[in-house]
Amino acid sequence: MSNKTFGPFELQKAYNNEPVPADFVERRRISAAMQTLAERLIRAEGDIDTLSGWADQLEALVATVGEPDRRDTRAANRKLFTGSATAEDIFHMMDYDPVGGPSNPIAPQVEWLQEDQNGIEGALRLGLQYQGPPGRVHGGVIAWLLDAALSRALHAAFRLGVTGTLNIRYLAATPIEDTIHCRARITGQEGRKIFVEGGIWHGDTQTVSAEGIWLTPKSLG
Ligand SMILES: CCCCCCCCCCCCCC(=O)SCCNC(=O)CCNC(=O)[C@H](O)C(C)(C)COP(=O)(O)OP(=O)(O)OC[C@H]1O[C@@H](n2cnc3c(N)ncnc32)[C@H](O)[C@@H]1OP(=O)(O)O
Repeated sequence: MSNKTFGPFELQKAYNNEPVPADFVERRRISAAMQTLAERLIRAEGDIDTLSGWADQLEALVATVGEPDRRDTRAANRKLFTGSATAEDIFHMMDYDPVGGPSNPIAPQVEWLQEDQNGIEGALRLGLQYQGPPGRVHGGVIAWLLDAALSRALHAAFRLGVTGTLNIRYLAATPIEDTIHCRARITGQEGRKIFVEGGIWHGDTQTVSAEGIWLTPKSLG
């Protein structure tokens, strides 16, 4: 791991270009296995002995893991703003993102196809564990995804902010178990208020539209 340090506007570049730390290789493996398990086990058919056997094995793993100490990333966040965050700090901030974070077992995995000042685009496929109505993605999961996608458009344009308002219009069914795309871009700014819009597409069909206002914190605005 190098001694290089990074500030807020180098975050994404450092995350994309620095080598993945050895522990994160393993954290990503754990997360990928948990995601696969969640997808395979939901609604899985099985006789009582099979289900009981799986439950025993998983409970044994939970007992083995125990309650490990956890890293508090607030200090790393402060380091980022003073330009002194290390690559390791950055992986600790980014790899657990609840949308797309490869070390977060509940995060839908996203392939980011575009991330620049003009906007972002991601491709993903949501499994049965994200289903609402049969065959369709749950509306709350869509809101979760779009909050992250619209936030990412902000970060890709080197702006900082928290979600103030997010309006979502569900236009058509968003299918599970098929590739969908999320897109977002900044449309304007008034002082600390940043206006962002985006949506979800299945092929050429837009299934969801979203628009919202992000607020740059007073301390940074
Ligand atoms: C680079 C770093 C990266 C870090 C690692 C990556 C992490 C990734 C993280 C991913 C994160 C994913 C994203 C997440 O999950 S972010 C988490 C979810 N969001 C929150 O928790 C936000 C909670 N709310 C607040 O903190 C405050 O209410 C905020 C900060 C929003 C406003 O409180 P503040 O005291 O600042 O506001 P003000 O009273 O001075 O008003 C100022 C102006 O704003 C207008 N206004 C006010 N409220 C709202 C509103 N809700 N919508 C629209 N407009 C609003 C207001 O009318 C006024 O306008 P005007 O009258 O001047 O025209």
